[in-house]
Amino acid sequence: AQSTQGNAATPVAPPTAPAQRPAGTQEERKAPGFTPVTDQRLANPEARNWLMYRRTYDGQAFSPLDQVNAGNVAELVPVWTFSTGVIEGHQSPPIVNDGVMYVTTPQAQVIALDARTGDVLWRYRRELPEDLTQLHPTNRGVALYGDRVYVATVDCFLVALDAKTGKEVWAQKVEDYQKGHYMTLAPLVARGKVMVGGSGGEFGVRGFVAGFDADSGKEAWRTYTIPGPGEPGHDTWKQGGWQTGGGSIWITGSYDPQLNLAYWGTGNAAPWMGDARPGDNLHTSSVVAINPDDGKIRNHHQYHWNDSWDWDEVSAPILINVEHNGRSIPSLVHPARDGYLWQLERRADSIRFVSGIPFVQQDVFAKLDPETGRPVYNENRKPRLDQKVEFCPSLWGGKDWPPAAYNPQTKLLYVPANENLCGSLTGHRMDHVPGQLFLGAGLEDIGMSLRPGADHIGELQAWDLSTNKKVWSHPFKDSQLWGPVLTTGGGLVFMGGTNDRMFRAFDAKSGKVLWQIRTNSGVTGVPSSFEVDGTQYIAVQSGWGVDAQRMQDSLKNIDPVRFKSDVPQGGVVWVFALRQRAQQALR
Ligand SMILES: O=C(O)c1cc(C(=O)O)c2c(n1)C(=O)C(=O)c1cc(C(=O)O)[nH]c1-2
Ligand SMILES: [Ca+2]
Repeated sequence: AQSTQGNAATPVAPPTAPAQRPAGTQEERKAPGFTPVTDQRLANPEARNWLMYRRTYDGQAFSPLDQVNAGNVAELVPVWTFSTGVIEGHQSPPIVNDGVMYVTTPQAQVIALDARTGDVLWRYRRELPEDLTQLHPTNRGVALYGDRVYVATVDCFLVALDAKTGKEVWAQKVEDYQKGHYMTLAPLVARGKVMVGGSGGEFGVRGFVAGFDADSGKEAWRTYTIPGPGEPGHDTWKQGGWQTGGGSIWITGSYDPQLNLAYWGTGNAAPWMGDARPGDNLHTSSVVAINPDDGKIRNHHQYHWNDSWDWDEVSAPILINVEHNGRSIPSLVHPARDGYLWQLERRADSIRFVSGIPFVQQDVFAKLDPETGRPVYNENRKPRLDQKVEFCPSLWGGKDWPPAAYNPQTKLLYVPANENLCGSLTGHRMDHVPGQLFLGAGLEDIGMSLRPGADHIGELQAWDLSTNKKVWSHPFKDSQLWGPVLTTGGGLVFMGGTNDRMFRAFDAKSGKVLWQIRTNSGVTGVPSSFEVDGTQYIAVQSGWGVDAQRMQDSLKNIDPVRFKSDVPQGGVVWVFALRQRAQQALR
């Protein structure tokens, strides 16, 4: 039913309605109840659940479930699907709390489903302003806390919904969409604060993270990624520009409950050309450690200074204990858009550089300072005003937003990389007008090219972090890779992200493809895994769009025969289980 009321939850027939039960079912199955989400559960989730963006605060995206494993994954079949009726980028993970699944779609719709049957429990549709332009039409998912569901909207509101009914409890304005602010990330909740960050790097916003009281929705704090006058780092904006300097935040942070620090990756500097805003430009293209109680930045590390490539480093670092020469280092691991795999040590009082090595061809960094990790640039690879500059990787980087995953059993990090792509930019001086593009380049000034002889682009890579060695990789000959990664206790890695619409399972140890299925659209959704009534499920949204599609258009321009794939749009939730379990699951 199409809601005409706006911002309304549409109740749908109760999931136990007899008409929706498969014929011949003997007993009435109970609709899933709702289990309140506590700080303890978020810090220590049950194996059966997937309660947040990457399942756990450390961002590893590891599900311990092992019913589906390398030996039987060939028997994986769809149990149910659900068509969202929405086009563009379906990136949110199916988040599951004791049998209830929550997915979001572009336009910040939230759909609650019976995770076992696909019955719709409720659906929230947001009425969006008519003058809203959406540069990145997507939404990356909900956060759960107490008996509420939180979603960050593209018109820049934080909305709290009743988890049982989908009714709006409150909607808090976060920023003014007319000034170029929007939100695409899933919120992060810790200790009663719902934290969100704002997008808008292309419009020259000043990036921020803001914490809201989970109960009342009242804003508790707001921390700008770019320091104002008198704040540490302000002098890294030597000739000003900090008010319009970017550093937006659009991917969910990770969180260390022991240190009580949330780690957020920050976006590109604005406008794109660094010589238009001299200085290091803190804290763009950085990680900032924020205390969720007061919002204060406790420590930071900047991956690359004076960003000039549109290399957002928004992916939150993954919290992993990495063995180095017999010592276990509590690390922040970040396969970056700048094409380097960074390892940092997280401490209460600082972030220490450990290592940085390229995971794709990168011709920008001449070397790194061995103490600090600060890169020295090849100056002829740094975009500037009034000149065309070429560089590798492209402005979409060695890896854009699709998150990597870490498996504590194989001790490998799985990175969805793009290799063999380079970019070019020609910069122009530009005045900032709130709400208008502030790239410092026209769309005709943005180039992408393929390295000569490139035999592949997309590449799923498995890294041993102790040795900094690539253990295996799986190349995709004629496709880019925009696939978020899931890894499981069954020794598997799940990922889509290619223009052939496939969703695949890989052997986590060897990289061998063990299973694949062709879906309705391209899979840029974050996969998740959960268990209900003894059955393990793998779930993902297929719904291509946003920059995966833009890269497809660029590739088609380069070689219309090789990159002919036309990826149809339209979101569908897919839920899989082993064949022998799938039939009984629907009863
Ligand atoms: O600077 C920003 O604020 C910002 C926001 C977003 C977003 O919110 O999705 C993207 C980007 N930048 C970006 O640079 C980028 O490559 C990108 C790709 C996508 C996507 O959904 O495929 N979003 C974004
Ligand atoms: Ca950006």
